[in-house]
Amino acid sequence: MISLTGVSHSFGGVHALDGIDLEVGEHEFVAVIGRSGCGKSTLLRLVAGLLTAARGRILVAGSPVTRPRRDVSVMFQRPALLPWRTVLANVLLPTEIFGLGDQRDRAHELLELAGLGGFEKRLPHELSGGMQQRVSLCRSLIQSPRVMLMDEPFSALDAITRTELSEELQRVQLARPRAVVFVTHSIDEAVLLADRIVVLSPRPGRIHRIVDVGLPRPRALGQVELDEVSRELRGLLVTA
Ligand SMILES: Nc1ncnc2c1ncn2[C@@H]1O[C@H](COP(=O)(O)OP(=O)(O)OP(=O)(O)O)[C@@H](O)[C@H]1O
Repeated sequence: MISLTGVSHSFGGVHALDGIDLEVGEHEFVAVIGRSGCGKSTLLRLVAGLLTAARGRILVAGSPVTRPRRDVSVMFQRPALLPWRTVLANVLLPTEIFGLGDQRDRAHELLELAGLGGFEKRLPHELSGGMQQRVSLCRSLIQSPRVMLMDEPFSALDAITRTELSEELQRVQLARPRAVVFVTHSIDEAVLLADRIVVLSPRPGRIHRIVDVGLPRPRALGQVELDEVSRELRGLLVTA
């Protein structure tokens, strides 16, 4: 579903990414980890069409990425909700941008599933950070993306909410698998969620190793088998 071939990118003199080759399957959840500044967000922004690669080729569903597209959703560390719009109107935003017709029923359904039933008319500032990020997840899902790009989506949340949202994302992915690229600093979160984990080396980011998690789902944080993979990844980050 996503294909990167020889992708490199620089910002002025800063060489951020170098020679990235990566394929992500239609239903595959790929996490990307690596030290701060190794180019994880850059990689995501290139696939999202928010940046244009200096070198290499990026395809989504067989066509080159030139701009943000309807079948690709992006979620950032901050929920980036429009403060003057209600919860419902925020969720509906992509349907207006991409002209997807009336999706109110679907928006209500998604909010209900996310535990936000009854909050449709609230404004973002009336919600906790975790609730806002749930709204952001609903906003991603309403465009029925084939590809979900997530840049540290839970890192600004407290530990308990973060765990809840990771588990919620696992459920979403189990119910309807998509191609996901998920950038995180949390090794445990990566092991909980991902089919494969890409370990990037420090700048310029190159693929140091790709680890196949290969554990059955659903998975739970704290499971012994997950800890073993986490340990392996910690070792890889040191040698990257
Ligand atoms: N818009 C920009 N202009 C100039 N340099 C940039 C820009 N965006 C990123 N960089 C540089 O490119 C490199 C990679 O940045 P990027 O944000 O992709 O790293 P990251 O791995 O996501 O970091 P972190 O884990 O800290 O979020 C960094 O050295 C950064 O300073």
